[in-house]
Amino acid sequence: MRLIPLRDSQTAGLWSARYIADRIRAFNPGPDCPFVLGLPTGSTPLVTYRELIRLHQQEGLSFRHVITFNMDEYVGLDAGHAQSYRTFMEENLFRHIDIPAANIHFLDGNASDLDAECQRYEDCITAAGGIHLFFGGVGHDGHIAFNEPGSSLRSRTRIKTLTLNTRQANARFFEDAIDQVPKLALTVGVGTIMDADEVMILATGAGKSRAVKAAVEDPINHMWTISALQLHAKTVLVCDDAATLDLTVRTLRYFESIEAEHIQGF
Ligand SMILES: N[C@@H]1[C@@H](O)[C@H](O)[C@@H](COP(=O)(O)O)O[C@@H]1O
Repeated sequence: MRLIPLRDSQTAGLWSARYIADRIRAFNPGPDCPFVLGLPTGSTPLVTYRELIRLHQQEGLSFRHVITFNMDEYVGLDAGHAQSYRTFMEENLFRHIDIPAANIHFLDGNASDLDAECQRYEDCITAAGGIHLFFGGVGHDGHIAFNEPGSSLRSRTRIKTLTLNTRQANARFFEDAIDQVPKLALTVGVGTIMDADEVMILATGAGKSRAVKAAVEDPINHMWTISALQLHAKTVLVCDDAATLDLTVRTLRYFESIEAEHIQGF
């Protein structure tokens, strides 16, 4: 695992956007070899998305040959609902870049057969050749996508019941009305994320520091699904200062020393 300790959330967001841009450019995607990118929603990736839009508009970064898979979606919200993850992505990224609509993939939380919908999504990822880079955030309790505590670390795309903790955290998007937050979601599994060639998690703010500790210092444990990434061959965990608060000084210094050369530009 590579831990990138950066000073604030803005810097961490810019770093993650440039990492994605570098990966896309280095891959040199074309019609027959698209770059496949997994994407999250939430507050954390907003700086990243703004910077990706800027890189597209001002520095020629193209998404014409990028295929995206969003990691999760609520069950039961209309696709056009203000808080559906599809709407979020349209507003915060897709409508501002040159990605073709056909390249964008979401789970359909209104499908009549939700199990079949989850299998369709897995099949679609396989047909795309797998995910090159899965970008994600993390919940306060260490969940990645909607893989809540206790999720199988081998799980695939499926229906999940959201914890009260997660629904409370997300109530802010529903005018603080927790009864408006769906109780179910469709989510890629931990195993689906682990199959990606590379995973980048962005964690900002003190509220994420316990999850960062679970990811970096604690043993792998299904109660902190982010910890599964210790078994991934290529994980990058991008943190601001506050998100590293629960790491020991020794751990933080260790990763800082490794990255000292790389982060000088920030
Ligand atoms: N399913 C999403 C996750 O993908 C996201 O990582 C998490 C943290 O969101 P935020 O970035 O708003 O803290 O929230 C939700 O639970």
